Amino acid sequence: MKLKFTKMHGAGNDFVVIDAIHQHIDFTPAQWQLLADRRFGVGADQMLVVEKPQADNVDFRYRIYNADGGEVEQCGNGARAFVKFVTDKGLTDKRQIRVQTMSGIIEPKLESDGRITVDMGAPILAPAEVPFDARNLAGQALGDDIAWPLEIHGKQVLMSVVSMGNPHAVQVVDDSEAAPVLTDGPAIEHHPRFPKRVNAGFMQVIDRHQIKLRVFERGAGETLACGTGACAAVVAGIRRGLLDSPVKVQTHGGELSIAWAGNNRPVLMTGPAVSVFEGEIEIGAAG
Ligand SMILES: N[C@@H](CCC[C@H](N)C(=O)O)C(=O)O
Repeated sequence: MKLKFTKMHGAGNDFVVIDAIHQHIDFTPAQWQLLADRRFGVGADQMLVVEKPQADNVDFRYRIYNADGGEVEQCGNGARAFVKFVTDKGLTDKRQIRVQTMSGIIEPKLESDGRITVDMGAPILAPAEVPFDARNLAGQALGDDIAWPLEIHGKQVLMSVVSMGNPHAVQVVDDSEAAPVLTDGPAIEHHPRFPKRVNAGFMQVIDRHQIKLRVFERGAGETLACGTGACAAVVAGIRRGLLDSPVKVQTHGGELSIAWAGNNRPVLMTGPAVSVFEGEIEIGAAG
């Protein structure tokens, strides 16, 4: 079939965005992998699918596939691209929409300066829900559930485990540029403590309102920015007493602003969304 798509990015985290309201989509993991492939396909960290809602109180359903072809619960940078896409395509005239995802409803809002703020919902901190296997670690936790020691390549690393609908393990590093993102990232992603794998964040604190962040994403490798990773890092930093809201998050692809009032309050993420080009690709029975 011929698939129409828009290539987009949010702070350099790039996407193939697909209107599945006017096109029938039913791809295998191998076909998603082909779309994401930077040599044989279009190239993207994630594919974002816009569908009709499946409930009365929401405007759209938003589905997310990682470059490895796996469907995942949440994508923050993608949520901003999603809003720009449905607005540019005339699929809605609302400036604030309610979007159903695999992990619940999020509420993105188009700001007057063109940036987009997304209410990402409250973070989930209980390890059992991340999911994170914390058995036998309880006695060693730093404070209640703020950070856990994990062995990575023979080193003990303190990880804060935060879910933004999808799982994140965040560590504090002295210098994010020198951090072992490409070597430790895959070991953290596949650590047996994370039965659904995990996104690995490496956060350098600049001051109480500013961090640098690199994320080795589950199913995609290191990306230029990770929206849910930025939310998780700020939540972890505030809970560890290192940061105060709001926090500017510098990534290799641009800057995000994250605000969190604590406890069960939602995390608000603000940042850009850019359309790069429109395209059409023939998708055969890959794999
Ligand atoms: N890039 C994303 C997160 C995409 C999903 C993630 N790789 C996962 O597997 O959970 C973001 O901006 O949040």
